[in-house]
Amino acid sequence: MSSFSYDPAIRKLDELMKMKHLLPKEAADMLDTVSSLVDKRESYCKQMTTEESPALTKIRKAAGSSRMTTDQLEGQFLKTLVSMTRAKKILEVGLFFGHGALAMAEAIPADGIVVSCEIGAEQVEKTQKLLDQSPHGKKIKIKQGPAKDTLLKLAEEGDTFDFIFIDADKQSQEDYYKIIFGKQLLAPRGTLVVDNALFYGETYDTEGTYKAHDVRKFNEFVVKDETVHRVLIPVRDGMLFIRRLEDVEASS
Ligand SMILES: C[S@@+](CC[C@H](N)C(=O)[O-])C[C@H]1O[C@@H](n2cnc3c(N)ncnc32)[C@H](O)[C@@H]1O
Repeated sequence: MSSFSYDPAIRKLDELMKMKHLLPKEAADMLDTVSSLVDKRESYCKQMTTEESPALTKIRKAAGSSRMTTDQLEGQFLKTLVSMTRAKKILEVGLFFGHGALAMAEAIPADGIVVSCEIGAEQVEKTQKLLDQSPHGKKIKIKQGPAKDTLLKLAEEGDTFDFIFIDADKQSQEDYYKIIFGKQLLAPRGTLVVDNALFYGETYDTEGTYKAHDVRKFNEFVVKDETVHRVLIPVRDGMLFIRRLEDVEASS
């Protein structure tokens, strides 16, 4: 297998590949085929997906091998979603090196805005320099500090957003959700997307780590909310889409 996978089944396949010598030849050959099909599917999806801008590639390189940054496929998917929904005002919780923020900024009009929350002051400094290198960087306004404070302040000011992307500290997701829906931070007909909803497969596979426990708890909390429609898509580490029920279910 060429790169790390968020899918635990593929990681198990990787482990099985290391035990290939223990298998009869026919089974070992079949295992090779399965493993290469997995790789081929991944690289085919990448090939068939529009290449990202040089500024996005630069950002991904700055993030190095960190699994925190969104990748080419998820970045282009966010870009498609933003353009499909014609979102003009976007809120991101968790900026990091700005890959997701810039991908979304590339899809909004010149008078659109991406407000992105980031707790790390040093991170903000590094990211701002990278964003300044893109003509779309000026659409991104970074709010440094704990995202919960920023969200409360934005809500207090009566701000609303067409598209919200949560991608930060997992233990606070329920708080973010309550502010977003309780204080109407999400505009009418808006869409909320929560990243890492599968959390390396640990939401459904094992007891997992502390963080997976938080994600599982959050997902279960959303499931209990009968006012929303939701769909969990297995792109990268899982993207959970949440919209108000009345914006999805048509009347008969
Ligand atoms: C997974 S990364 C975000 C990746 C980014 N959305 C992208 O597309 O590449 C999570 C980021 O959230 C930040 N973060 C964590 N807890 C936070 C909090 N309470 N408030 C604001 N930012 C936070 C981290 O410092 C980190 O940079």
